[in-house]
Amino acid sequence: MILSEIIKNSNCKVIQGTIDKEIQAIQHHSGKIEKDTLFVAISGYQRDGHDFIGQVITDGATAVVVEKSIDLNLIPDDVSVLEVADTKLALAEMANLFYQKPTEKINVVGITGTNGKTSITQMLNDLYKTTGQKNAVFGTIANFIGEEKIPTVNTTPDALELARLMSEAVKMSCENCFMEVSSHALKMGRVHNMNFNYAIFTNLTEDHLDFHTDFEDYFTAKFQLFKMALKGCVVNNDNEYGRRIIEAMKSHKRCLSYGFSETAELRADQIEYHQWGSTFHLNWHEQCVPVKLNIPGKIYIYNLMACVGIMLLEGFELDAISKLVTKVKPVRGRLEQVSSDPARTVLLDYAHTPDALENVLQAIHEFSKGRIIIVFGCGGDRDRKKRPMMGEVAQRLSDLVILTSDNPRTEAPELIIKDVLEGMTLSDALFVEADRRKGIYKALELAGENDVVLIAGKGHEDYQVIGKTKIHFDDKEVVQDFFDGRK
Ligand SMILES: CC(=O)N[C@H]1[C@@H](OP(=O)(O)OP(=O)(O)OC[C@H]2O[C@@H](n3ccc(=O)[nH]c3=O)[C@H](O)[C@@H]2O)O[C@H](CO)[C@@H](O)[C@@H]1O[C@H](C)C(=O)N[C@@H](C)C(=O)N[C@H](CCC(=O)O)C(=O)O
Ligand SMILES: Nc1ncnc2c1ncn2[C@@H]1O[C@H](COP(=O)(O)OP(=O)(O)OP(=O)(O)O)[C@@H](O)[C@H]1O
Ligand SMILES: N[C@H](CCC[C@H](N)C(=O)O)C(=O)O
Ligand SMILES: [Mg+2]
Repeated sequence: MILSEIIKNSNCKVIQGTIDKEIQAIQHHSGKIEKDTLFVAISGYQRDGHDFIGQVITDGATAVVVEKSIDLNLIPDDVSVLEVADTKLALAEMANLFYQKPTEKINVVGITGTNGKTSITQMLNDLYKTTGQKNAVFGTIANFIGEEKIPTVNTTPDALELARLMSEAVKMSCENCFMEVSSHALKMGRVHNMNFNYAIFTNLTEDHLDFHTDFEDYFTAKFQLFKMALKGCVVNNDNEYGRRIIEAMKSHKRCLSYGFSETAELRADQIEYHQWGSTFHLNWHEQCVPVKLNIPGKIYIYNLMACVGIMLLEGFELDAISKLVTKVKPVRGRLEQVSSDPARTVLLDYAHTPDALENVLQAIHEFSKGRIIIVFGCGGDRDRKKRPMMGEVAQRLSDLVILTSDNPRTEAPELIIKDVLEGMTLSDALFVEADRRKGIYKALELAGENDVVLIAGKGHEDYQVIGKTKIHFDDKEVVQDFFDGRK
């Protein structure tokens, strides 16, 4: 594509060279330069793309976009140099044009909130697949284009990767894209310039206050998505921040509220909880339908209502939707049953916030007949405030606690554990075992008949990050090793 076409929506100052030249690729990483690449220099948290300009030109970049002034004496004359106010936003604008505005050709549903995003994307995929539609799903576990699984680092990819993935999804005839939109992504411009048809809000509770200055900053980031949604929003009415979104949006666009309270437009009642899932009624205006969901816990009724809300806005009949719900499958690493021993239930769950832990433990209380034994830890280099809160919740809602490590990252595991202990009281029912494998073994050894062991925090993750190293570690395999008698 011609450079002038790529930059036409960005307010660029041409510092040097021509904009009438052919560009083959856009990149922001110096390690991925090909012939005739447009390199966008980004000032990051660790590195500065501007420091790599010399190298990318040697490797084949023929145009660079900067947000800082650079020494033009070091740049060959035939390399075009463009200046913008913010290269992160310019990257999103340029990638959108380079990949031919892919989000205008696919129905994009963005999901935001502290907990429930991954679950909702997967549930929406199950529901829409049943209607015969092909989907892309972008999120924490991986990015999926139909059945193709593409590994990912971030929950929401950067703007360049997103535009590329979206254009691939369009090429592969996906009709919908269900994507998680993290508050980091919203704040860092990763979804700038995208077309969202719908936005879903799940909840806003303690997390990421290492990145956001306070709750208002966290909320403001999330709120951006609702301003962007073109066709409508589906919002949790039982959460105070959800009610703020509903209030702010209702005079601007269709805003469907869901929840258990009487004021929600889509409402669940007559609930019966079981270990395999739950049954309930969904009420919408004058209609009421019975529903059977194969995932246990009240939180999944919330997640399902969010999905149903989207389908209602899209014109599906409530009765028809309720029949599709039997096709919704449990989500990998979310209340996933992994025990091969019929006497003991062992569950994996990705709960890594106080609210998730509270909800998941409450869900287990709804069906458990014995004791609840929890194994959990907190991630390093992340929000420290949530640690004692998670400790308090774990102790309050379970009978035995094994406090262990999650992903310590660059922090000392013992110090993370110390933070968690601030919210707990010492007791015979509390064990500390920093080695996660040993912690899981300890819980399984202690579990008797009818007991439920919950291994929380890592869900689908098949690694542990210790220092800067990622080692293979899979809670599910550790449980299997225990039952197979491996040390
Ligand atoms: C804090 C944060 O969000 N960091 C993200 C950011 O990295 P960064 O700013 O550190 O990047 P950097 O390494 O300084 O590089 C700056 C620039 O120099 C370039 N560079 C860098 C090195 C080099 O050799 N050559 C080069 O050209 C890079 O391509 C980049 O353009 O940009 C990267 C590329 O897009 C992201 O992968 C990275 O996410 C890191 C891995 C991360 O852990 N992010 C977390 C906090 C996050 O975003 N989490 C949310 C989910 C949270 C949740 O829902 O629970 C998410 O959406 O993933
Ligand atoms: N609607 C919900 N409300 C509260 N907690 C939930 C809800 N849905 C799921 N959870 C809990 O949160 C955990 C994470 O769920 P999920 O992965 O769907 O959330 P997420 O928003 O994608 O998280 P992340 O921000 O890490 O990507 C689950 O394992 C479960 O314990
Ligand atoms: N997206 C979340 C995942 C946390 C998962 C948990 N296992 C941890 O490492 O804290 C984060 O990066 O904060
Ligand atoms: Mg997720």
